[in-house]
Amino acid sequence: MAVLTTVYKEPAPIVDRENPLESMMSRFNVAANILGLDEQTYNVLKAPDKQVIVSIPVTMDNGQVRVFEGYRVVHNTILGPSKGGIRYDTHVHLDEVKALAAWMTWKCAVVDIPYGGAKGGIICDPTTMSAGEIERLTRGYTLALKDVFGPDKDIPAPDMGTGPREMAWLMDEYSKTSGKTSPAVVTGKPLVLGGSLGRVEATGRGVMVSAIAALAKLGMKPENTTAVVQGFGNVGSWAAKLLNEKGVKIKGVSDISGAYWNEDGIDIDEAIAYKNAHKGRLEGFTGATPMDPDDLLISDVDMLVPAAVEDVITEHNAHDIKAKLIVEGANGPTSASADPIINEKGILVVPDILANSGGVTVSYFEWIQNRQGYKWSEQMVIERASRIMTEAFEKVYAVAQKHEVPMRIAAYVVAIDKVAQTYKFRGAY
Ligand SMILES: NC(=O)C1=CN([C@@H]2O[C@H](COP(=O)(O)OP(=O)(O)OC[C@H]3O[C@@H](n4cnc5c(N)ncnc54)[C@H](O)[C@@H]3O)[C@@H](O)[C@H]2O)C=CC1
Ligand SMILES: O=C(O)CCC(=O)C(=O)O
Repeated sequence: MAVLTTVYKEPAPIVDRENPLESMMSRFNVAANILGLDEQTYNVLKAPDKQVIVSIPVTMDNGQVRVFEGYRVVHNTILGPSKGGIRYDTHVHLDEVKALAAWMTWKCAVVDIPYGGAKGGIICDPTTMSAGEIERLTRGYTLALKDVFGPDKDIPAPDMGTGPREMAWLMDEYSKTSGKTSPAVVTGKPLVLGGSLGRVEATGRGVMVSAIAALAKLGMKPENTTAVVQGFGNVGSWAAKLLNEKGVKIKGVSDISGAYWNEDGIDIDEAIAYKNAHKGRLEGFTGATPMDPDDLLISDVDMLVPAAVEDVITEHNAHDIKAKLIVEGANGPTSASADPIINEKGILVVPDILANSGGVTVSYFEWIQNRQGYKWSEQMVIERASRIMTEAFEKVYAVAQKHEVPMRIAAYVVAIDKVAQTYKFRGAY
Protein backbone atom coordinates (compact mmCIF):
# COMPACT_ATOMS: atom_id res chain seq x y z
CA MET A 1 0.00 0.00 0.00
CA ALA A 2 1.46 3.33 -1.06
CA VAL A 3 2.00 5.98 1.60
CA LEU A 4 0.71 9.46 0.78
CA THR A 5 3.24 12.18 1.44
CA THR A 6 2.92 15.94 1.33
CA VAL A 7 2.62 17.85 -1.95
CA TYR A 8 5.97 17.52 -3.66
CA LYS A 9 7.55 20.53 -5.25
CA GLU A 10 11.16 20.33 -6.35
CA PRO A 11 13.01 23.44 -5.24
CA ALA A 12 12.37 25.91 -8.02
CA PRO A 13 14.67 28.86 -7.46
CA ILE A 14 14.00 31.57 -10.00
CA VAL A 15 16.66 33.80 -8.54
CA ASP A 16 18.70 35.61 -11.16
CA ARG A 17 16.06 34.96 -13.77
CA GLU A 18 13.84 37.76 -14.91
CA ASN A 19 10.14 37.09 -15.30
CA PRO A 20 9.57 35.79 -18.86
CA LEU A 21 5.94 36.91 -18.77
CA GLU A 22 7.06 40.49 -18.17
CA SER A 23 9.60 40.20 -20.99
CA MET A 24 6.91 38.87 -23.33
CA MET A 25 4.45 41.61 -22.33
CA SER A 26 6.92 44.45 -22.79
CA ARG A 27 7.54 43.42 -26.44
CA PHE A 28 3.81 42.83 -26.93
CA ASN A 29 3.14 46.39 -25.71
CA VAL A 30 5.62 47.92 -28.16
CA ALA A 31 4.16 45.97 -31.09
CA ALA A 32 0.58 46.77 -30.02
CA ASN A 33 1.48 50.48 -30.05
CA ILE A 34 3.00 50.26 -33.51
CA LEU A 35 -0.17 48.57 -34.78
CA GLY A 36 -2.46 50.95 -32.92
CA LEU A 37 -4.20 47.89 -31.48
CA ASP A 38 -7.63 48.69 -30.06
CA GLU A 39 -8.03 48.36 -26.30
CA GLN A 40 -10.57 45.55 -26.57
CA THR A 41 -8.28 43.27 -28.62
CA TYR A 42 -5.32 44.25 -26.45
CA ASN A 43 -7.13 43.14 -23.31
CA VAL A 44 -8.29 39.88 -24.90
CA LEU A 45 -4.77 39.00 -26.07
CA LYS A 46 -3.14 39.99 -22.79
CA ALA A 47 -5.04 37.39 -20.78
CA PRO A 48 -4.71 33.64 -21.43
CA ASP A 49 -7.97 31.87 -22.33
CA LYS A 50 -7.42 29.11 -19.79
CA GLN A 51 -4.99 28.30 -16.96
CA VAL A 52 -5.20 24.85 -15.43
CA ILE A 53 -3.17 23.68 -12.44
CA VAL A 54 -3.29 19.98 -11.59
CA SER A 55 -1.89 17.83 -8.78
CA ILE A 56 -0.58 14.50 -10.01
CA PRO A 57 -0.05 11.73 -7.46
CA VAL A 58 2.67 9.33 -8.57
CA THR A 59 3.75 6.14 -6.84
CA MET A 60 7.53 6.35 -6.82
CA ASP A 61 9.72 3.28 -7.11
CA ASN A 62 10.25 3.24 -3.34
CA GLY A 63 6.49 2.84 -2.77
CA GLN A 64 5.95 6.42 -1.56
CA VAL A 65 3.44 8.67 -3.29
CA ARG A 66 4.61 12.08 -4.40
CA VAL A 67 2.19 14.70 -5.64
CA PHE A 68 3.59 16.76 -8.50
CA GLU A 69 2.23 20.10 -9.67
CA GLY A 70 1.46 20.41 -13.39
CA TYR A 71 0.21 23.25 -15.58
CA ARG A 72 -1.46 23.73 -18.92
CA VAL A 73 -2.09 27.25 -20.13
CA VAL A 74 -4.09 27.85 -23.28
CA HIS A 75 -3.27 31.37 -24.34
CA ASN A 76 -5.50 31.81 -27.38
CA THR A 77 -7.47 29.73 -29.91
CA ILE A 78 -8.80 32.28 -32.38
CA LEU A 79 -6.55 30.90 -35.15
CA GLY A 80 -7.28 27.25 -34.41
CA PRO A 81 -6.71 24.53 -31.79
CA SER A 82 -4.01 25.47 -29.33
CA LYS A 83 -0.55 23.99 -29.80
CA GLY A 84 2.51 23.86 -27.61
CA GLY A 85 4.99 21.66 -25.83
CA ILE A 86 5.21 20.22 -22.33
CA ARG A 87 8.23 20.98 -20.17
CA TYR A 88 9.56 18.80 -17.33
CA ASP A 89 11.89 20.92 -15.24
CA THR A 90 12.42 22.05 -11.67
CA HIS A 91 12.09 25.73 -12.67
CA VAL A 92 8.61 25.44 -14.21
CA HIS A 93 6.26 28.10 -12.80
CA LEU A 94 2.92 29.56 -13.83
CA ASP A 95 4.25 32.86 -15.22
CA GLU A 96 6.77 30.94 -17.29
CA VAL A 97 4.08 28.67 -18.72
CA LYS A 98 1.88 31.72 -19.43
CA ALA A 99 4.72 33.39 -21.33
CA LEU A 100 5.54 30.20 -23.24
CA ALA A 101 1.86 29.76 -24.16
CA ALA A 102 1.61 33.32 -25.49
CA TRP A 103 4.82 32.85 -27.47
CA MET A 104 3.17 29.82 -29.09
CA THR A 105 0.26 32.00 -30.26
CA TRP A 106 2.67 34.53 -31.78
CA LYS A 107 4.91 31.81 -33.24
CA CYS A 108 2.08 30.00 -35.02
CA ALA A 109 0.83 33.31 -36.39
CA VAL A 110 4.30 34.31 -37.63
CA VAL A 111 4.65 31.12 -39.68
CA ASP A 112 0.99 31.31 -40.66
CA ILE A 113 -0.16 27.89 -39.45
CA PRO A 114 -3.75 27.43 -38.22
CA TYR A 115 -3.09 27.06 -34.51
CA GLY A 116 -3.49 29.02 -31.34
CA GLY A 117 -0.98 28.83 -28.52
CA ALA A 118 -0.63 26.75 -25.36
CA LYS A 119 2.10 25.33 -23.17
CA GLY A 120 2.34 22.88 -20.32
CA GLY A 121 4.80 21.95 -17.66
CA ILE A 122 5.37 19.85 -14.58
CA ILE A 123 7.65 20.83 -11.71
CA CYS A 124 9.96 17.83 -11.57
CA ASP A 125 13.51 16.74 -12.20
CA PRO A 126 13.28 13.99 -14.81
CA THR A 127 17.04 13.36 -14.57
CA THR A 128 16.54 11.90 -11.09
CA MET A 129 13.45 9.83 -11.93
CA SER A 130 13.23 6.31 -13.35
CA ALA A 131 11.51 5.65 -16.69
CA GLY A 132 8.62 4.05 -14.77
CA GLU A 133 8.16 7.10 -12.56
CA ILE A 134 8.21 9.43 -15.59
CA GLU A 135 5.70 7.20 -17.37
CA ARG A 136 3.30 7.25 -14.40
CA LEU A 137 3.75 11.03 -14.12
CA THR A 138 3.03 11.52 -17.83
CA ARG A 139 -0.04 9.28 -17.74
CA GLY A 140 -1.32 11.05 -14.61
CA TYR A 141 -0.84 14.46 -16.22
CA THR A 142 -2.68 13.28 -19.35
CA LEU A 143 -5.60 11.93 -17.34
CA ALA A 144 -5.83 15.14 -15.33
CA LEU A 145 -5.97 17.15 -18.57
CA LYS A 146 -8.01 14.78 -20.75
CA ASP A 147 -10.78 17.36 -21.13
CA VAL A 148 -8.34 20.08 -22.16
CA PHE A 149 -6.41 18.03 -24.74
CA GLY A 150 -7.91 16.87 -28.02
CA PRO A 151 -6.97 16.72 -31.73
CA ASP A 152 -9.29 19.67 -32.43
CA LYS A 153 -8.80 21.42 -29.09
CA ASP A 154 -5.32 21.45 -27.65
CA ILE A 155 -2.39 19.47 -29.05
CA PRO A 156 0.74 19.05 -26.92
CA ALA A 157 4.28 18.33 -28.13
CA PRO A 158 7.77 17.98 -26.64
CA ASP A 159 9.69 20.77 -24.94
CA MET A 160 12.56 20.75 -22.45
CA GLY A 161 12.87 17.46 -20.61
CA THR A 162 10.37 15.62 -22.82
CA GLY A 163 10.60 13.84 -26.17
CA PRO A 164 9.03 11.11 -28.32
CA ARG A 165 8.88 8.65 -25.38
CA GLU A 166 6.68 10.94 -23.26
CA MET A 167 4.53 11.84 -26.29
CA ALA A 168 3.92 8.11 -26.89
CA TRP A 169 2.68 7.64 -23.31
CA LEU A 170 0.48 10.73 -23.62
CA MET A 171 -1.00 9.48 -26.90
CA ASP A 172 -1.64 6.03 -25.41
CA GLU A 173 -3.26 7.33 -22.22
CA TYR A 174 -5.45 9.81 -24.10
CA SER A 175 -6.46 7.10 -26.60
CA LYS A 176 -7.48 4.77 -23.76
CA THR A 177 -9.61 7.39 -22.05
CA SER A 178 -11.27 8.47 -25.29
CA GLY A 179 -11.94 4.91 -26.44
CA LYS A 180 -10.18 5.22 -29.79
CA THR A 181 -6.63 5.54 -31.06
CA SER A 182 -6.01 9.27 -31.43
CA PRO A 183 -2.56 9.94 -32.88
CA ALA A 184 -3.43 13.55 -33.76
CA VAL A 185 -3.85 14.48 -30.08
CA VAL A 186 -0.09 14.99 -29.73
CA THR A 187 2.89 15.58 -32.01
CA GLY A 188 6.54 14.67 -31.68
CA LYS A 189 5.61 10.98 -31.38
CA PRO A 190 7.91 8.09 -32.33
CA LEU A 191 7.67 7.29 -36.04
CA VAL A 192 5.85 3.97 -35.48
CA LEU A 193 3.05 5.77 -33.62
CA GLY A 194 2.45 8.29 -36.40
CA GLY A 195 5.34 10.63 -35.77
CA SER A 196 6.59 12.65 -38.73
CA LEU A 197 9.88 12.14 -40.45
CA GLY A 198 11.99 15.19 -39.71
CA ARG A 199 10.23 16.27 -36.48
CA VAL A 200 13.07 15.39 -34.10
CA GLU A 201 15.51 17.67 -35.90
CA ALA A 202 12.89 20.20 -37.09
CA THR A 203 13.53 22.95 -34.54
CA GLY A 204 17.30 22.78 -35.00
CA ARG A 205 16.84 22.73 -38.77
CA GLY A 206 14.65 25.85 -38.59
CA VAL A 207 17.32 27.56 -36.49
CA MET A 208 19.84 26.70 -39.19
CA VAL A 209 17.58 27.96 -42.00
CA SER A 210 16.96 31.28 -40.25
CA ALA A 211 20.63 31.65 -39.30
CA ILE A 212 21.70 31.19 -42.93
CA ALA A 213 19.07 33.73 -44.05
CA ALA A 214 20.31 36.21 -41.44
CA LEU A 215 23.97 35.71 -42.40
CA ALA A 216 23.02 36.53 -45.99
CA LYS A 217 21.47 39.82 -44.82
CA LEU A 218 24.73 40.61 -43.03
CA GLY A 219 26.73 39.77 -46.14
CA MET A 220 28.46 36.89 -44.33
CA LYS A 221 29.22 33.41 -45.61
CA PRO A 222 28.53 30.37 -43.38
CA GLU A 223 31.98 28.95 -44.09
CA ASN A 224 33.59 32.14 -42.70
CA THR A 225 31.34 32.23 -39.62
CA THR A 226 32.12 31.12 -36.08
CA ALA A 227 29.47 30.35 -33.46
CA VAL A 228 28.69 29.07 -29.99
CA VAL A 229 25.61 27.07 -29.04
CA GLN A 230 24.22 27.15 -25.51
CA GLY A 231 22.22 24.02 -24.65
CA PHE A 232 23.00 20.70 -26.26
CA GLY A 233 19.63 18.97 -26.08
CA ASN A 234 17.23 18.46 -28.96
CA VAL A 235 17.37 22.01 -30.33
CA GLY A 236 20.99 22.89 -29.57
CA SER A 237 22.61 19.68 -30.78
CA TRP A 238 20.63 19.61 -34.05
CA ALA A 239 21.22 23.32 -34.68
CA ALA A 240 24.95 22.82 -34.08
CA LYS A 241 25.10 19.79 -36.36
CA LEU A 242 23.17 21.37 -39.23
CA LEU A 243 24.98 24.73 -39.00
CA ASN A 244 28.27 22.84 -38.95
CA GLU A 245 27.22 20.96 -42.09
CA LYS A 246 26.74 24.37 -43.75
CA GLY A 247 30.32 25.25 -42.89
CA VAL A 248 29.85 27.23 -39.65
CA LYS A 249 32.67 26.58 -37.19
CA ILE A 250 31.17 25.82 -33.77
CA LYS A 251 33.84 26.87 -31.29
CA GLY A 252 31.85 26.42 -28.09
CA VAL A 253 28.93 24.41 -26.78
CA SER A 254 27.39 24.04 -23.34
CA ASP A 255 24.79 22.16 -21.39
CA ILE A 256 23.73 22.03 -17.76
CA SER A 257 27.02 20.24 -16.92
CA GLY A 258 29.23 23.08 -18.19
CA ALA A 259 30.69 24.77 -21.26
CA TYR A 260 33.32 23.43 -23.66
CA TRP A 261 35.59 25.27 -26.12
CA ASN A 262 37.74 24.27 -29.08
CA GLU A 263 39.45 27.10 -30.98
CA ASP A 264 39.69 24.88 -34.10
CA GLY A 265 36.01 24.00 -33.97
CA ILE A 266 34.23 21.23 -32.09
CA ASP A 267 33.57 17.96 -33.88
CA ILE A 268 29.79 18.08 -33.44
CA ASP A 269 29.15 14.45 -34.38
CA GLU A 270 31.70 13.41 -31.76
CA ALA A 271 30.04 15.66 -29.16
CA ILE A 272 26.59 14.22 -29.97
CA ALA A 273 27.91 10.65 -29.78
CA TYR A 274 29.55 11.46 -26.43
CA LYS A 275 26.34 13.01 -25.08
CA ASN A 276 24.26 10.04 -26.21
CA ALA A 277 26.64 7.66 -24.45
CA HIS A 278 26.64 9.73 -21.23
CA LYS A 279 22.99 10.12 -20.21
CA GLY A 280 22.44 13.17 -22.42
CA ARG A 281 25.26 15.20 -20.84
CA LEU A 282 28.55 16.58 -22.17
CA GLU A 283 30.28 16.32 -18.81
CA GLY A 284 33.78 14.90 -19.30
CA PHE A 285 33.80 15.52 -23.09
CA THR A 286 37.44 15.39 -24.18
CA GLY A 287 37.01 16.93 -27.66
CA ALA A 288 37.07 20.42 -26.13
CA THR A 289 38.41 22.30 -23.10
CA PRO A 290 36.04 23.16 -20.24
CA MET A 291 35.37 26.88 -19.88
CA ASP A 292 33.35 29.13 -17.56
CA PRO A 293 29.72 28.86 -18.81
CA ASP A 294 29.27 32.60 -18.14
CA ASP A 295 31.96 33.32 -20.75
CA LEU A 296 30.33 31.30 -23.53
CA LEU A 297 27.82 33.94 -24.62
CA ILE A 298 30.38 36.74 -24.48
CA SER A 299 33.09 34.85 -26.35
CA ASP A 300 34.66 36.18 -29.53
CA VAL A 301 32.48 34.56 -32.20
CA ASP A 302 30.22 35.87 -34.97
CA MET A 303 27.00 34.14 -33.92
CA LEU A 304 25.31 33.08 -30.68
CA VAL A 305 22.70 30.35 -30.62
CA PRO A 306 21.10 30.26 -27.16
CA ALA A 307 19.16 26.97 -27.17
CA ALA A 308 18.58 26.21 -23.50
CA VAL A 309 16.49 28.33 -21.13
CA GLU A 310 15.00 31.81 -20.70
CA ASP A 311 16.78 34.98 -19.66
CA VAL A 312 20.40 34.05 -20.27
CA ILE A 313 21.09 37.30 -22.14
CA THR A 314 20.32 40.11 -19.75
CA GLU A 315 21.32 43.67 -18.98
CA HIS A 316 24.22 42.14 -17.01
CA ASN A 317 26.02 40.45 -19.92
CA ALA A 318 24.56 42.11 -23.04
CA HIS A 319 27.20 44.89 -23.01
CA ASP A 320 29.94 42.26 -23.34
CA ILE A 321 28.48 40.36 -26.28
CA LYS A 322 30.84 40.37 -29.27
CA ALA A 323 28.71 38.45 -31.77
CA LYS A 324 27.04 40.25 -34.69
CA LEU A 325 24.13 37.82 -34.83
CA ILE A 326 21.95 36.06 -32.24
CA VAL A 327 19.64 33.28 -33.41
CA GLU A 328 17.29 32.26 -30.61
CA GLY A 329 16.75 28.50 -30.52
CA ALA A 330 15.35 28.69 -26.99
CA ASN A 331 12.13 30.43 -26.05
CA GLY A 332 12.79 33.73 -24.32
CA PRO A 333 16.59 33.53 -23.96
CA THR A 334 16.89 37.33 -24.09
CA SER A 335 15.22 39.31 -21.35
CA ALA A 336 13.56 42.59 -22.21
CA SER A 337 16.15 44.47 -20.16
CA ALA A 338 18.82 43.43 -22.68
CA ASP A 339 16.91 44.63 -25.76
CA PRO A 340 18.04 48.28 -25.76
CA ILE A 341 21.67 47.29 -25.20
CA ILE A 342 21.61 44.76 -28.04
CA ASN A 343 19.87 47.21 -30.36
CA GLU A 344 22.35 49.93 -29.49
CA LYS A 345 25.21 47.57 -30.37
CA GLY A 346 23.60 46.86 -33.76
CA ILE A 347 23.40 43.11 -33.19
CA LEU A 348 20.92 41.37 -35.49
CA VAL A 349 18.58 39.12 -33.48
CA VAL A 350 16.43 36.45 -35.10
CA PRO A 351 13.84 36.17 -32.34
CA ASP A 352 12.60 32.94 -30.78
CA ILE A 353 9.08 33.13 -32.22
CA LEU A 354 10.64 33.06 -35.68
CA ALA A 355 13.94 31.19 -35.26
CA ASN A 356 12.57 28.17 -33.39
CA SER A 357 9.27 27.90 -35.25
CA GLY A 358 10.52 24.98 -37.36
CA GLY A 359 9.46 22.60 -34.58
CA VAL A 360 5.82 23.59 -34.48
CA THR A 361 5.76 23.79 -38.28
CA VAL A 362 6.71 20.14 -38.60
CA SER A 363 4.36 19.31 -35.71
CA TYR A 364 1.64 20.81 -37.88
CA PHE A 365 2.74 18.51 -40.72
CA GLU A 366 2.61 15.55 -38.31
CA TRP A 367 -0.93 16.47 -37.29
CA ILE A 368 -1.98 16.77 -40.95
CA GLN A 369 -0.43 13.37 -41.73
CA ASN A 370 -2.25 11.78 -38.78
CA ARG A 371 -5.55 13.18 -39.97
CA GLN A 372 -4.89 12.22 -43.59
CA GLY A 373 -3.65 8.77 -42.61
CA TYR A 374 -0.85 9.31 -45.12
CA LYS A 375 2.87 9.57 -44.45
CA TRP A 376 4.93 12.28 -46.13
CA SER A 377 8.50 11.72 -47.31
CA GLU A 378 11.31 13.33 -45.34
CA GLN A 379 12.21 15.42 -48.38
CA MET A 380 8.68 16.82 -48.56
CA VAL A 381 8.76 17.71 -44.85
CA ILE A 382 12.14 19.43 -45.13
CA GLU A 383 11.27 21.34 -48.32
CA ARG A 384 7.91 22.58 -47.05
CA ALA A 385 9.22 23.53 -43.60
CA SER A 386 12.22 25.35 -45.11
CA ARG A 387 9.95 27.27 -47.46
CA ILE A 388 7.64 28.33 -44.63
CA MET A 389 10.59 29.41 -42.48
CA THR A 390 12.24 31.35 -45.30
CA GLU A 391 9.02 33.14 -46.22
CA ALA A 392 8.37 34.01 -42.56
CA PHE A 393 11.94 35.28 -42.19
CA GLU A 394 11.63 37.55 -45.25
CA LYS A 395 8.25 38.85 -44.13
CA VAL A 396 9.50 39.71 -40.65
CA TYR A 397 12.68 41.26 -42.08
CA ALA A 398 10.62 43.46 -44.42
CA VAL A 399 8.34 44.61 -41.57
CA ALA A 400 11.43 45.40 -39.49
CA GLN A 401 12.76 47.57 -42.33
CA LYS A 402 9.41 49.25 -42.88
CA HIS A 403 8.90 50.24 -39.24
CA GLU A 404 12.62 50.63 -38.51
CA VAL A 405 12.37 48.25 -35.56
CA PRO A 406 14.36 45.15 -34.52
CA MET A 407 13.25 41.83 -35.98
CA ARG A 408 11.83 40.81 -32.59
CA ILE A 409 9.34 43.65 -32.55
CA ALA A 410 8.60 43.07 -36.23
CA ALA A 411 7.77 39.42 -35.51
CA TYR A 412 5.32 40.48 -32.80
CA VAL A 413 3.81 43.03 -35.21
CA VAL A 414 3.28 40.33 -37.87
CA ALA A 415 1.78 37.93 -35.32
CA ILE A 416 -0.47 40.34 -33.44
CA ASP A 417 -1.71 41.86 -36.69
CA LYS A 418 -2.78 38.44 -37.96
CA VAL A 419 -4.53 37.52 -34.71
CA ALA A 420 -6.22 40.92 -34.44
CA GLN A 421 -7.47 40.74 -38.04
CA THR A 422 -8.91 37.29 -37.34
CA TYR A 423 -10.82 38.68 -34.36
CA LYS A 424 -12.23 41.45 -36.56
CA PHE A 425 -13.52 39.02 -39.21
CA ARG A 426 -14.86 36.50 -36.72
CA GLY A 427 -16.41 39.19 -34.56
CA ALA A 428 -15.59 36.91 -31.67
CA TYR A 429 -16.31 39.34 -28.82
N1 LIG B 1 12.01 20.70 -28.58
C1 LIG B 1 11.45 21.54 -29.44
O1 LIG B 1 10.95 21.13 -30.52
C2 LIG B 1 11.43 23.00 -29.16
C3 LIG B 1 12.12 23.56 -28.11
N2 LIG B 1 12.18 24.92 -27.98
C4 LIG B 1 12.93 25.54 -26.90
O2 LIG B 1 14.32 25.20 -27.02
C5 LIG B 1 14.90 25.18 -25.71
C6 LIG B 1 15.58 23.85 -25.50
O3 LIG B 1 14.61 22.82 -25.65
P1 LIG B 1 15.01 21.31 -25.97
O4 LIG B 1 16.28 21.28 -26.73
O5 LIG B 1 13.80 20.66 -26.49
O6 LIG B 1 15.28 20.76 -24.51
P2 LIG B 1 16.17 19.52 -24.06
O7 LIG B 1 15.64 19.11 -22.75
O8 LIG B 1 16.29 18.53 -25.16
O9 LIG B 1 17.62 20.17 -23.88
C7 LIG B 1 17.86 21.25 -23.03
C8 LIG B 1 19.36 21.48 -23.01
O10 LIG B 1 19.66 22.67 -22.30
C9 LIG B 1 20.66 22.38 -21.33
N3 LIG B 1 20.55 23.37 -20.27
C10 LIG B 1 19.59 23.49 -19.33
N4 LIG B 1 19.86 24.55 -18.55
C11 LIG B 1 21.00 25.11 -19.03
C12 LIG B 1 21.79 26.22 -18.68
N5 LIG B 1 21.45 26.99 -17.66
N6 LIG B 1 22.91 26.49 -19.40
C13 LIG B 1 23.26 25.72 -20.44
N7 LIG B 1 22.55 24.65 -20.83
C14 LIG B 1 21.45 24.35 -20.13
C15 LIG B 1 20.41 20.96 -20.94
O11 LIG B 1 21.53 20.37 -20.30
C16 LIG B 1 20.13 20.36 -22.32
O12 LIG B 1 21.36 20.14 -23.00
C17 LIG B 1 13.77 25.50 -24.75
O13 LIG B 1 13.75 26.89 -24.54
C18 LIG B 1 12.53 25.10 -25.52
O14 LIG B 1 11.37 25.77 -25.08
C19 LIG B 1 11.57 25.75 -28.88
C20 LIG B 1 10.86 25.25 -29.92
C21 LIG B 1 10.66 23.83 -30.10
O1 LIG C 1 5.85 21.27 -31.74
C1 LIG C 1 5.00 21.90 -31.16
O2 LIG C 1 3.81 21.75 -31.31
C2 LIG C 1 5.37 22.97 -30.15
C3 LIG C 1 6.84 23.07 -29.85
C4 LIG C 1 7.04 24.09 -28.78
O3 LIG C 1 6.67 23.89 -27.65
C5 LIG C 1 7.65 25.36 -29.10
O4 LIG C 1 7.74 25.72 -30.28
O5 LIG C 1 8.04 26.08 -28.17
